[in-house]
Amino acid sequence: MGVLSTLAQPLQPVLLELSALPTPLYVLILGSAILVFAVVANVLQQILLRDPKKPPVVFHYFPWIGSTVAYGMDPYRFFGDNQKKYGDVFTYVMLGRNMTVCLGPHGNEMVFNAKLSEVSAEEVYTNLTTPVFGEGVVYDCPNHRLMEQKKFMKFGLTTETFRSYVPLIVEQVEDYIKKSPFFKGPKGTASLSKIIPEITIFTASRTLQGKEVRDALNGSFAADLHDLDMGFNPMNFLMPGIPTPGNRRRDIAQRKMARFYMDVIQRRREDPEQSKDKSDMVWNLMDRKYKDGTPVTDRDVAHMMIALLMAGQHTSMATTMWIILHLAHQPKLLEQLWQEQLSVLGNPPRPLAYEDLSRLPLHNNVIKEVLRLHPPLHSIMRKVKSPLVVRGTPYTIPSTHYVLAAPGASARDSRYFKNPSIFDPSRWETQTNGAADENEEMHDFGFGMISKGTQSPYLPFGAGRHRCIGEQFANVQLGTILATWVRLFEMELPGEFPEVDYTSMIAMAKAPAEVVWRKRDY
Ligand code: HEM
Repeated sequence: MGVLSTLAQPLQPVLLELSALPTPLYVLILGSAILVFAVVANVLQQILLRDPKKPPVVFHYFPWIGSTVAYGMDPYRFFGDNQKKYGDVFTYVMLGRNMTVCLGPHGNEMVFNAKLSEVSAEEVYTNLTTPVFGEGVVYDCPNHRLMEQKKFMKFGLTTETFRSYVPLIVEQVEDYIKKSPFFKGPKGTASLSKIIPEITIFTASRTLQGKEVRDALNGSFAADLHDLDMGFNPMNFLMPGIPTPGNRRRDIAQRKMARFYMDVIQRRREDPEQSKDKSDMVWNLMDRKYKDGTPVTDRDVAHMMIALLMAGQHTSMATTMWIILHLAHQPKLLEQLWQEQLSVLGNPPRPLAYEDLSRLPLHNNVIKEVLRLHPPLHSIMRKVKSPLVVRGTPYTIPSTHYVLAAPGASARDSRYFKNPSIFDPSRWETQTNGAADENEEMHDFGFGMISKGTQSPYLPFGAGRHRCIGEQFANVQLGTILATWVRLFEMELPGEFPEVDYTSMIAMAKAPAEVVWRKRDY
């Protein structure tokens, strides 16, 4: 502050002269002068006052804005360009926040496996998630509660439930295609941006959430879900609490959806026979207690159900779209998948069962390869709570910073994957996840034993205490949709392969993401 006022002293006569000008001109000139001054001071600070103990800062002209635009347009290009200049660990400024990117397997390890006392996920995500999920769950409760909630959810996803889910998913997909106006006749063109969100929500709701929720999606529940979904946007992540009409609709929808789930629970409690199929998550979460004896309230269950719906919807939807686009782009691969089904499941193929999914290696490798090139979450962030020493460097990341892991960046790095930009599912016939698979360390953070994912370059489902509990469900959902789609269609792309849309927080295919389809005759 002292330096700034000393620098400003010689400018005082100029400011007096300017104040005599007409107001708009005065404001314009003064504004431009302040901007120039801020830019110059910011540039000088980066050049002259660089602290060698902190990670290098990505060069930027404008304070506060920093590298927001370059990062937002294409995070992977931004990471790659700056990795070349600054190495695996560097800081960029995003809307006034210092974000320290930690790339490579070591960076993944640093962020995902940092101690609770060192980093916090809830401080990054709660502004975005709590108004959508509701209070008391996920990032609106102490971390040990989240671990217990994850345990309840994960332990409800058993082999037995998956066995019952596969025919339900097949039924939802076939029924959708039969009734959809986008699939009239023997061939046509369809926009995946319109179709896949619906198929994903119908299959997830029917399996995880039960028949009542799936049926409600044919009515006003769908509009509420849409309003709630709109609250899940990067604006709320960066500038929480803005009272926009969208956020007001989000809050109303949240209350209505929570009420809906609570009513479902109440009806089931009063008349358990009403819903005999007990494989969904509502049944699994009802009437549970936390370790300390506190009951899991119906409101907690309702909010966890919303969280599950949201966590699974965007990630699975984006992945399904990329799977179908790659098949339309490589009709030969689609034919190989069809042949795999005929050879494993008979000609014509028998109805798909859960056990069949693991007997279709090419199908599984397609999913793995899509998650390598298109992991839905490109940036995983934590707020630093106590200074983090970066092993093997002179750097310490201060507690004013955020850290960011990007496992998708190491998954497209030629040091770990040969010809990384080529979509080649056959690489998984020989390739492991890139880490020393056999020696993976296991740990229980409170939701069952998981691999710590130590230093792997391939972590589409994350690692550590915040690791995904939906991985197995996602594989069942994706595998079943993929196998059903292969049975239904031959495809090709009408034009270029779509670009990635990074404007939402999920790496989506740019709309309309069209494919040309022809119904398979078998
Ligand atoms: C292709 C599908 C999916 C992908 C790629 C994916 C990816 C991820 C990743 C990377 C994380 C870690 C986030 C972090 O560390 O901050 C995560 C966490 C999580 N995911 Fe998934 N997910 C998928 C599907 C699902 C599904 C279907 C569900 C629910 C059934 C789900 C529920 C969760 C939950 C509850 C967490 C824990 C959040 C935490 O502990 O902070 N995910 N997921």
